[in-house]
Amino acid sequence: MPRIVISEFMDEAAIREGLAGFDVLYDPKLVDDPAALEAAAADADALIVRNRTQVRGALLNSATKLKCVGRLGVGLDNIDVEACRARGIAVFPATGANDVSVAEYVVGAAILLLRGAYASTAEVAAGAWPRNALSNGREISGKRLGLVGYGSIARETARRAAALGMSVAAHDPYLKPDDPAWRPDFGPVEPFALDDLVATSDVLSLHVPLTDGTRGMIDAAAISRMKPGAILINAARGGVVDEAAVAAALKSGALGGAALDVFDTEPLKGGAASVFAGCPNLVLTPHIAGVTAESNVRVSGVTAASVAKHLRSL
Ligand SMILES: O=C(O)[C@H](O)COP(=O)(O)O
Repeated sequence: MPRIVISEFMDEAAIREGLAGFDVLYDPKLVDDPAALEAAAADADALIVRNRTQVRGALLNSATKLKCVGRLGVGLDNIDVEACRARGIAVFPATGANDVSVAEYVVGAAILLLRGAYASTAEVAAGAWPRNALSNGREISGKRLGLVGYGSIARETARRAAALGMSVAAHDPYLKPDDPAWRPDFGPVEPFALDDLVATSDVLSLHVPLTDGTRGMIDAAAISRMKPGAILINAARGGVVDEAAVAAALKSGALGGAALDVFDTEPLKGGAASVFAGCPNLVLTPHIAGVTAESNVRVSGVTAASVAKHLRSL
């Protein structure tokens, strides 16, 4: 009976129903115990991981029977895809299954950061009335959303932003100018060069994987070209954005707000965390934009189905 090792959290109904008939080891703590994970992987026909398990090096070497990797998400930067390809190990991302969660995170963050009024709880509860200070909040309607990368998550984000009255532009060098994705049913999404998108967006949201080409893409120079008071949202991958440059731009008032869900090092440690101390209008979240109760069910179901189908086909 093929053995499946699951090293991070997954919807348990998807395991029961989608992986019935397989020998499943489900231990979400394995990701934090490399020796136990390598030992478990030695017998594994399939591995199912989220983004913390590093499927490379020692782990891949110990997994001599491995036939496939199920990825409970879309980013593949924690998997040595080349090494898997060379060994004939199939890799299955859960493409599309968490699009809505990320899109809602981005639009929610944009509304919250443009308005700037939701951080007054402590003051109001204490009897203060900071109404004048908060009277310059901005509407999302009429603003320009710039999407860096225009894949399926960005398209769901564009649909929601357009429904709220935003105009939408995107930069995606991999998408041909005549691709129908530029003309969705809710109105056009304008293809822009990256520099133009950065310079003209009221809300700039990142939707690219972390690659050699995207690392450091939104650095201090790019941030300095953004519109005064613009909002930056990164729910893609840490490393695409220079975190210290974001913090400096928030403190100087050049940026009007930022939401960062992903970081170069997760969790933030020591110096990296202190960079953000005292930044106004900043939302930091623990790589959760794509993870909701609903998306966990979808992502787990899709992944279980891909892995089960592959193992049964052998
Ligand atoms: O790549 C993704 O889809 C996100 O990082 C979320 O994935 P995860 O929850 O599986 O890490």
